[in-house]
Amino acid sequence: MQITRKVTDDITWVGCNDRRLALFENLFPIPRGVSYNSYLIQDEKTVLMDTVDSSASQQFLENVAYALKGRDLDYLIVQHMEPDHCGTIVEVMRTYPQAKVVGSVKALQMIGQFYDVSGFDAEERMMAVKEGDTLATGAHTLHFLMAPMVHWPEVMVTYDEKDKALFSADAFGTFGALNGKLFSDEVDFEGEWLPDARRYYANIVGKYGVQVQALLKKAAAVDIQMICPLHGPVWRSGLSWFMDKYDKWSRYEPEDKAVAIIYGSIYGNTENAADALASRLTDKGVKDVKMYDVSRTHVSELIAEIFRCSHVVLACSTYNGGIYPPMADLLEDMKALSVQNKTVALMENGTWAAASGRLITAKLEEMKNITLLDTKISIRSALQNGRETELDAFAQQIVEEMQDGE
Ligand SMILES: Cc1cc2nc3c(=O)[nH]c(=O)nc-3n(C[C@H](O)[C@H](O)[C@H](O)COP(=O)(O)O)c2cc1C
Repeated sequence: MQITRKVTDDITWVGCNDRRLALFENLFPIPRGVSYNSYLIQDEKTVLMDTVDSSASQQFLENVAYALKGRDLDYLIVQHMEPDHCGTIVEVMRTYPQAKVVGSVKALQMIGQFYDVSGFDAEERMMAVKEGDTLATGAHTLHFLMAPMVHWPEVMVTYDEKDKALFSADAFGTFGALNGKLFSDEVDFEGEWLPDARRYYANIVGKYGVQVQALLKKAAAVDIQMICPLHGPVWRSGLSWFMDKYDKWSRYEPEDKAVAIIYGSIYGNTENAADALASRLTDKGVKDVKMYDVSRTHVSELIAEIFRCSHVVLACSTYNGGIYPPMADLLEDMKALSVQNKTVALMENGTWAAASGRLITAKLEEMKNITLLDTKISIRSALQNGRETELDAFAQQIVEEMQDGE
């Protein structure tokens, strides 16, 4: 059965939902699934914007055929060559032998890297475009804007002048299957989708803040009334709210005055100290305090929380003279994803020679604009009663630092 939805009179969503994939990029858990969006523009010419993962090819080809209503396909625009979007290119080329494949030079080159397209006449079937090129399809004129490293080097986005729609590739995408609801205004986006949108951004695109900022600048120069990303809901209202989130995330600015306490604890004593700190912070009026066990929370969730929160407390046991391994993994990921502009406070634990505080400090020093608070809580096995005043001062320093920034 075909599953399509109208986006505008001329644009139809012909994408697919995947609720079976456990790990996106074989890395990120997606309990809410994911959508592979593709759009068909029906004008004097017909244009397909990207394809879908090969696992969804059957559903996708059915959707496209249904939406075309017997017409031929003139163009397939390839904005991004990651296999979750390009996985059905060859099938589309075979099914629609008239269709020309349009993409950046790099994208067209990657088609040949991923797939055997030696049987196709490249001259006939491929059309390279560059920054500022346009494609007139009748009433619609499509403008191609290069967006390298958002989030691969070949990426471009496409602006449709008539419907004022930005086909934004992976930008403005999110994890989560579309359960019949295509538009962000048909769901409780802030309540139900924002955490996954943030997790998608921080982990997938987070490293490329500078490139996202460059794309936002290009986007600001055109009148965008609609955003059609390759994953998740389409935006036809409230665009500025979501663009503002993107602006914040890509400038590595925290969204909320909040404290994320992330603890690595083998036997529970470091956890106990983190818990005691959370109570004190709450006592002192900090509303948004969250605790996360680094061993039990997927690193992609922790990265998303670190992007969101202004303040982070890392509480960690020493392990074989080093940082407790899952905390060490988190720190590697923070660096890889360019985490910056955070205020961090440390609690360390060791039974004979606590080293985690010093080692975490060294890791944080490799990152940009991390403010490390002066006081550190150092624990010998367990935080004993009698250290309340010290813990209180530690909490107070975090509170005052939060107020300073206001
Ligand atoms: C395998 C292992 C290695 C450890 N290595 C160290 C170490 O190198 N230095 C140290 O002071 N404590 C070491 N510890 C002790 C932990 O830091 C200890 O679990 C901690 O002090 C108690 O806090 P926790 O209950 O949060 O784990 C080690 C513990 C384990 C299980």
